[in-house]
Amino acid sequence: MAESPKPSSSGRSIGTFAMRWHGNSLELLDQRLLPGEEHWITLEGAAGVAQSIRDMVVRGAPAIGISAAYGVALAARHAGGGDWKAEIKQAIRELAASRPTAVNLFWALQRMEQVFHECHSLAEAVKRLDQEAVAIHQEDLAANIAMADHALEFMAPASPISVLTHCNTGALATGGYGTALGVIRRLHEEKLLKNVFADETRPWLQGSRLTAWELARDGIPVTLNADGAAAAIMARKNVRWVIVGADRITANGDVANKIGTYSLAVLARHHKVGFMVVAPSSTVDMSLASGSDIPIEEREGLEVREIRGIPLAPAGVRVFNPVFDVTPASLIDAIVTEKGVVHNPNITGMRALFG
Ligand SMILES: CSC[C@@H](O)[C@@H](O)C(=O)COP(=O)(O)O
Repeated sequence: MAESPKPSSSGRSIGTFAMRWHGNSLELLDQRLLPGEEHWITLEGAAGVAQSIRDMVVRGAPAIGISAAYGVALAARHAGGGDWKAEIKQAIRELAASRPTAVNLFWALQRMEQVFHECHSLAEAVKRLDQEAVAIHQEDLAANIAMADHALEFMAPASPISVLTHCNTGALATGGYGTALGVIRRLHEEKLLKNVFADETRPWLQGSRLTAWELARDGIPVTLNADGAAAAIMARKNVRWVIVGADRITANGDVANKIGTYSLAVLARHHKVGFMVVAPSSTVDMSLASGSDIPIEEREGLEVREIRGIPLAPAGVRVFNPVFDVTPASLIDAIVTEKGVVHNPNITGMRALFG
């Protein structure tokens, strides 16, 4: 399922599991409809890409960054021919306003903006922004593979182990293969995986709707659990590692990830279970000193009160719906990136790898 990118003869088309780039359009697998329906949405402009990120047609930090890069490329490709520079700048602004927490979005837009500033004509911008977006996509896939290598070397399991994961960090959330789920995929490939416990991940249910689906399709042994079962699983099921992704990692090693990650880290420490964060270096934000500086997205209460129009709570009840939390570095055993592993993360270890 986690296909490799396939550049076309023009070198422009690239297709992975949840994203297909055709040079003048971007197709996204609509993750809101999974697992029930596999429906692709075709986008020809940056506004549509920004809306798709905001509405979570596409989600997951690396996939958000890659889509945004394609959004900028689309803005150039379909620029009206008037003030093309203003149109591209506006597209970048619009994409940057789509979601606040995953730094991969801003990292990708910065890369695209730098290339844009070097372009002297629209024709040059169309070509170079396309190439840059494809490079961002391909580099992410390569980073995922490298992270799986590093993680396995670090964990060095002698026999098959059980792990627990949260949210969705797989081919759907990345340029392909996955971050935390890439490590799990590799454990399975090496016959070192006994079972994955997948938190359902309330309220958006990335775990049940996406992770369980992705793993089951690939024949990877998965057991779905309610988020509240994680402590009991750690107490009774001999889980060796909690393996999660990240949306932003700060200079001291604090990690923002899907809401509920922090509770898992506390539980893991209590049960002496290893806690591993797997993310590409595009998720590292050395400009922020600590996790308290990370903007945490809050989404509408409807996501908690209802599911697909079915009420789960009294209509209008007040809801607090932060969709990410911050796990302090002190609860994390390892941060794995394509550049290597930061063991027991702190500012010194982070600086050694990320400057
Ligand atoms: C490789 S994805 C890493 C994170 O982005 C993931 O764990 C997560 O929190 C996704 O949140 P989402 O709200 O689904 O975009």
